[in-house]
Amino acid sequence: MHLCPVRRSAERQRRTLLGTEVFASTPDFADHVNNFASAAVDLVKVYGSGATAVRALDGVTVGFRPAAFSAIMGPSGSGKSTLMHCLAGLDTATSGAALLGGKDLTRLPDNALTKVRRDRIGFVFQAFNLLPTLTARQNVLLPLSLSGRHVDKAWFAQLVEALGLSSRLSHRPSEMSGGQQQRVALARALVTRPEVVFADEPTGNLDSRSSVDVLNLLRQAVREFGQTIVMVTHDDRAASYADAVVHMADGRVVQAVAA
Ligand SMILES: Nc1ncnc2c1ncn2[C@@H]1O[C@H](COP(=O)(O)OP(=O)(O)OP(=O)(O)O)[C@@H](O)[C@H]1O
Repeated sequence: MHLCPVRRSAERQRRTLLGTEVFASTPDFADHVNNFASAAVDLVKVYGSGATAVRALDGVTVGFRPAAFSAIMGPSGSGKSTLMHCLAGLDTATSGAALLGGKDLTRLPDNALTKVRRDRIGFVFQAFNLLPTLTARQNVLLPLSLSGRHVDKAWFAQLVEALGLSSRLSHRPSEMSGGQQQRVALARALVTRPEVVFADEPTGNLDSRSSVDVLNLLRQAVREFGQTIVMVTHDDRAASYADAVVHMADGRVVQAVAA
């Protein structure tokens, strides 16, 4: 069946928005990488060597729009975490480019990469990764303390209010529920106003009610603060909160869909 012209043009626009023209031609996409907050160009990651080598990323080219909530989905072992780790400068690629704001992280020396991770990227993990001896306030402010940056008190107050943490700031992680801990982790990720927040299965350890809570807060951060969020998830329901979903299989992007 042929698409009518109107449908076809809408489809083309949707593809352009998502950068899915990348499937047609990597060189074309390379001209547009600066339009994306985070992007991979022909990214390859091979673990090990010889007969036991695993090609975790097999030439991934994809872009994540700024001020949008994107999800990466796919079966276990499809390369979701490897892609995210390379895009976030947590892992090195075998070849290709991992771009943040158009700049290739794969070419940066270690000390510059550490600074990029600290100053330009926010992280949210499945296991929250809060420091148990610090209060919620200290955990949220930790990225600023580590980099010696001053605290924007108005922004901190806005974040705490938006994330419903006002009455929890003096609590330690062991005194908070999983949902509350993940909200502290989200505030910690947002406090530096990073270019991209990478969230790795952020609802994986939460009950369904806390999951909905956290997903709504991620959406709110995109809508109200213009935050760019890239989330890895197994969960269809979590992905349904995203503006765009990238599906992976066997180390490749097999589909990108707008919500
Ligand atoms: N450090 C490593 N050493 C060797 N192989 C690895 C390593 N990390 C990942 N792999 C392999 O790379 C492939 C992709 O793994 P990755 O963790 O990126 O997949 P995933 O889609 O995130 O899976 P899951 O949903 O189970 O977390 C898998 O075959 C995995 O076994």
